[in-house]
Amino acid sequence: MNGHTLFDKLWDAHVVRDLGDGWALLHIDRHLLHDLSGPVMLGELSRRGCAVANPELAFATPDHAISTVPGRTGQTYAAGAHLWRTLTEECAARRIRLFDVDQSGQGIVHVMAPELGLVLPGLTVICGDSHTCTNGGLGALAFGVGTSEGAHALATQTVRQRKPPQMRVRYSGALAPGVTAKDLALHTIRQLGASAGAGYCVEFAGPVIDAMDIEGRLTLCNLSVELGARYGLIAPDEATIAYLRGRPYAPRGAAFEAALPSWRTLRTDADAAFDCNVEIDASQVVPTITWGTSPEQAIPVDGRVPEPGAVPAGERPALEDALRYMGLQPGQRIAGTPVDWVFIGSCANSRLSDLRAAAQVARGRHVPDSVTAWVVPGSLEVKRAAEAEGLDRIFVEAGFQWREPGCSMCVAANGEQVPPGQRCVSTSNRNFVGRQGPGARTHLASPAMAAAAAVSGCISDLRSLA
Ligand SMILES: CC(C)[C@H](C(=O)O)[C@@H](O)C(=O)O
Ligand code: SF4
Repeated sequence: MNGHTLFDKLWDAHVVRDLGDGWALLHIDRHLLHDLSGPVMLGELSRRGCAVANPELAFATPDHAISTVPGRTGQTYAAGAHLWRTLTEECAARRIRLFDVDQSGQGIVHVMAPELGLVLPGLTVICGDSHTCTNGGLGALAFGVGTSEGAHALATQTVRQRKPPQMRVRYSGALAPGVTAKDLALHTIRQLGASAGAGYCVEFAGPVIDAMDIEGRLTLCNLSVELGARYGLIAPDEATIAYLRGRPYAPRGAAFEAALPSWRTLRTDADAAFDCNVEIDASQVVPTITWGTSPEQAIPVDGRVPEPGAVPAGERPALEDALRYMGLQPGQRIAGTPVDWVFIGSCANSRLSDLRAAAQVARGRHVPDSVTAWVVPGSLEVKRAAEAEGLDRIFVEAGFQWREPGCSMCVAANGEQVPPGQRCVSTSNRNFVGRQGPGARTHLASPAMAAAAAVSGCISDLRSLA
């Protein structure tokens, strides 16, 4: 076996210097900055008296610490205003392109970057954010970096990395109706465990991936980090090429055509070996929702919350803690559990296809008074496109709030929180203790499942929605 994996090809093409013992200095093609880690990196650069080596390869947008209330400005969330101000001032001073609040292109960094064509197959992409792996859905080597690594990259256009072992997750079969990339991701994390991918680069492959649209691939790669992996990858194909054609920052005309032969070589060779191989029959996957405080604590929506007695003794305390935090009884059916909040948004699921899926469920139905339901588009482009096809009206008529783009209630870094003890079905990617606010109870699910919960007032199987 001497074939190369997709990851090998991406890695080899970016090695500036082999540092020995598996370490390499890699060239970085794109550096994305957001309002939490960006100001820290830029501040460190100032303290060290360094310039940004290639400002034209860095792109910034505020997303985490800005309000998403309609009519907001960069300062509406007062406690985040200094981050927004620092990001805007530093970007202006250093000639970094900023997609500011209310400007075309603004959005959650992992939504706006693929959408603008800032991310392309074969590029290395970094951001001071663990969900940078999202961009692997386009065949880019994309990974989150710490703020010191990020500052180093701004100054030198390189990062030092140790080549990780590689895992391939191959999905056979086909997804059943109502089952999405999000369900597939939660199912995978449930089956393999939330640290199964730790230390690995994971390539997702197989007929299910070939048939999956690009937004679904971005969702799946987004959740690679919830499997523990820093890198998620999907080989670019004709769907990737079609998605990128005409994007504002993708090459144009003849330059685009000239890129295609090299993009088409970006696939794992038939005789390449992985350190770990996983096969999953995707036909068995059903709509899936988390019940606990880790993405691996997921169950089919028609299933029951686990009983501590059914797990090995060593796992019992964690399970009991999760049940207590979540306010659930062992063995109870998850469907029918009343919810207080629904959040449709985040870099996992706030793209146009996500909003369409949610709107299809919301259309003609109504959110009961007991539920507060928000739709937070992932970017201004998503918002405009959704409005152009009337999705906003469907949501508003059904009783959802239609908001401005940002991370919002995914991490509550902008003060938008689920109140303590309240239960939220969320299309985001993390259900950790306190993630959506102190004491908030999060159930991760697909956009259609979140919409189903909103209109029925409880966790519901969207396949049996009345
Ligand atoms: C704030 C940021 C550094 C963080 C991340 O790295 O992922 C956030 O985006 C998150 O989702 O928890
Ligand atoms: S939407 Fe959530 S997961 Fe994504 S970058 Fe923002 S806070 Fe992180």
